[in-house]
Amino acid sequence: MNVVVECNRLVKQYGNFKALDELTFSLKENTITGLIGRNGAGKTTLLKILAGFWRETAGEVSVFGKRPFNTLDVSMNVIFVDDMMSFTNTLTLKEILDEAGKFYPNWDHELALGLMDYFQFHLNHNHHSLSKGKRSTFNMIVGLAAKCPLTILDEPTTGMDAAVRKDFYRALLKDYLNSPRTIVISSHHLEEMEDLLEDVLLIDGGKNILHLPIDDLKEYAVALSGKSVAVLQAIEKKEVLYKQNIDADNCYAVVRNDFSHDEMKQLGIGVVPVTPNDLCVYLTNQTKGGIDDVFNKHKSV
Ligand SMILES: Nc1ncnc2c1ncn2[C@@H]1O[C@H](COP(=O)(O)OP(=O)(O)OP(=O)(O)O)[C@@H](O)[C@H]1O
Repeated sequence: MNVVVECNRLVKQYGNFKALDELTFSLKENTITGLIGRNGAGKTTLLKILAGFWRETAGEVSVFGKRPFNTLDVSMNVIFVDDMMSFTNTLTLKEILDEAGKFYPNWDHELALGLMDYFQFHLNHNHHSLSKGKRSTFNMIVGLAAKCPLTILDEPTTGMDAAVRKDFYRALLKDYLNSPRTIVISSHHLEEMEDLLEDVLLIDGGKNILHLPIDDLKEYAVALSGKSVAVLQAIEKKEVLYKQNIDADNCYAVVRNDFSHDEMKQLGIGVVPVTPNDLCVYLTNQTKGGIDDVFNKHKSV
C-alpha cells in the first residue's frame, strides 16, 4: 500500500516552545486515521502543516511525495476542513458549492446537493448567517463532496448536536466506502468514531504516543482493581500506564495487556477491558492521580 503522508522527526517551534517535537509517523493510502490528543497536543499544528498552510521548523514532511508548504500539487489534492473555514459573504451556499465544483477535480455535486437537502439547508442563504453547528455541517459537506485524495478534518463536529454528529459519521463512512481515500480526522470524541476508524494516532506534547490499528488499541491495556496490597504487588513488574487509589484500601491500575488474566483472578483482583477513549486519556494524563485529588486536598486543609 502506498504511503500518502510521511513525517520524520517533524518539529514546529514557536519561540522556544515546540508544538511538534520530533514527530515521526506515516499514513497509508485509503485509510481513515483518528488524530487524538488533549487540548494543545499539537493536532491543528500538524494538520495545517500537512495541508501546506504552515511551514515546519525542522525535520521532514511529505504529502504525496512532496513537501506540502506552498506546493500547488499538494493543495489540489488536499482539503482541510475546520470550523474556521471561511467563504466570501457575497456568495450564497449554492454559489459556494458551484465554485467548489470548479476547483476540485473529483467534486461530487449530486452528493453535495443530497446532503444539503437532508440537513435542510436553504441554498440561497449566506455562509456567515449559519449557526455554529450548521456552519460545521456545511463545511463537512464541502469536505466530503470535494473527494480529495487527502481529506483533513480538524474537529469537524464542533457545534453539531448529537444527532447531526451521528449522521455525519455515517455519511463519512458511506462516502468513504464508495470513494476510498486517505482521511485524517481530529476529534475529542474517540468513542463516537471508533466504528469508523482504522487507525489511531495519539499525540501529546507534539510527540507520537501511539499509532495503532483501532482493533489493537482495544486490546492494548486492561484495568486491575482490588485490594491495594494485592494490586501493587501484581503490577510490580508490569508496564503501568495509570494508577489511582480508589480509597484507603483499594487501588485501580491500568497495565499493558500482555499476561494471563487467570493469575489475577486467583489473587482476587478484578480484570476489566479499557476502552480506547479511556486509554488515550490515561496515556496523556498530565497530573498524577485524578481530579478527585484536588477536592480531597481542599477538604483536608
Ligand atoms: N501561532 C502560535 N504561536 C504560539 N503558540 C502556538 C501558536 N499556535 C499554536 N500554538 C501552541 O502550540 C500548541 C499546540 O497547539 P494546537 O492548536 O496545534 O493544539 P491542538 O491539539 O489542536 O489543541 P485543541 O484540541 O485545543 O484544538 C499549543 O500549546 C498552542 O498554544
